[in-house]
Amino acid sequence: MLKIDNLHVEVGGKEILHGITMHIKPGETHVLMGPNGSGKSTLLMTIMGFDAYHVTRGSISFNGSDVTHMPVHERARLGMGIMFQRPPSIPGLKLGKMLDVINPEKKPEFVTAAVTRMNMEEFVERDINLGFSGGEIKRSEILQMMVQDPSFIMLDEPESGVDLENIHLMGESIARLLQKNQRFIDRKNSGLVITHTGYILDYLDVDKGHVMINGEFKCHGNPREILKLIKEKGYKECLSCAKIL
Ligand SMILES: Nc1ncnc2c1ncn2[C@@H]1O[C@H](COP(=O)(O)OP(=O)(O)OP(=O)(O)O)[C@@H](O)[C@H]1O
Repeated sequence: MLKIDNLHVEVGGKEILHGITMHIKPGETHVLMGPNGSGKSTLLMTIMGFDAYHVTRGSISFNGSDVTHMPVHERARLGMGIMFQRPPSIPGLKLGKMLDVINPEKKPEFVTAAVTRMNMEEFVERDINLGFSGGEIKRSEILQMMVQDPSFIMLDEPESGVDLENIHLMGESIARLLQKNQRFIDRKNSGLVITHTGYILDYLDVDKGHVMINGEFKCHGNPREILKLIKEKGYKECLSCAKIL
C-alpha cells in the first residue's frame, strides 16, 4: 500500500529525515517510536504532503501511484488520512459543518452515529478545536477521520493527553478504522501510528515497529519487545544494537 524509498526531507532549510525506507502492506499497522525531535511527525506530515516538508531525494508511492510531489487534497482523495499531534483551531468553522462536508458519500445518519459514538454531541455547534481540552481534540480528530474513512490512517500520538476511559474509546474506534475485527486477509486498511507509551498497542494488533533516531531508522521488529527494551535500557540501546528484533 505504502512504499517509501530512501526519503530525504528538509524542513526550514534543514535536513530532518536522512534516507527513510519502509513498506506497509494492505491490512498492516506499523508503529513508529523514537525520542523527542527524532523526526517521527516529520515523516507523517511528509507522507501526507504538507508544503513545509520538502522531499529532496527519494520517493513515496501509494497504491502504485507516485505521490512524492502530489498536493495534500489529492492524497486525501486517494485515501490518506492523518490525525495531527497538535491540530489547529479553526475559528468560524463549526465541527458539525466540517463533518457535513468531509465526505459527501457518508449519509447524515452515519455522521450522527459517529458523533454519538465519540460522545461529541455537544461539540458539533462549536468552532473546531477552539477551547477544546487535549482529550476532546483527540476525540474530534478521530471523529473527523471516521467520517473521512481513509484506507491509510496516520495517527500522531493518539493517546497523549487522553484519560483512561477515553483511551479505551479511542483505542476501540481506531481498531475499527483499521478493520481489526476482520481477518488479516480481508482487511484493506493500513496504519502508521506514533506512540511514546505504547498504550494504544493494547487495542491494535500491530505488525511491525520502527525506531527512529536523528531522522534515521535504527531498529525494526516486534513493537512490544522494542518498547520493553527502551523502557529498560533507553534509546541508547537502540543506537548500539541497531538490529532486527
Ligand atoms: N519549521 C521547522 N524549522 C526547523 N526545524 C524544524 C521545523 N519543524 C520541525 N523541525 C525540527 O525537526 C525535528 C523533528 O521534529 P518532529 O516533530 O518530526 O519530531 P518528533 O520525533 O515527532 O518529536 P516528538 O516526539 O517530540 O513529537 C525537531 O528537531 C524539530 O525542531
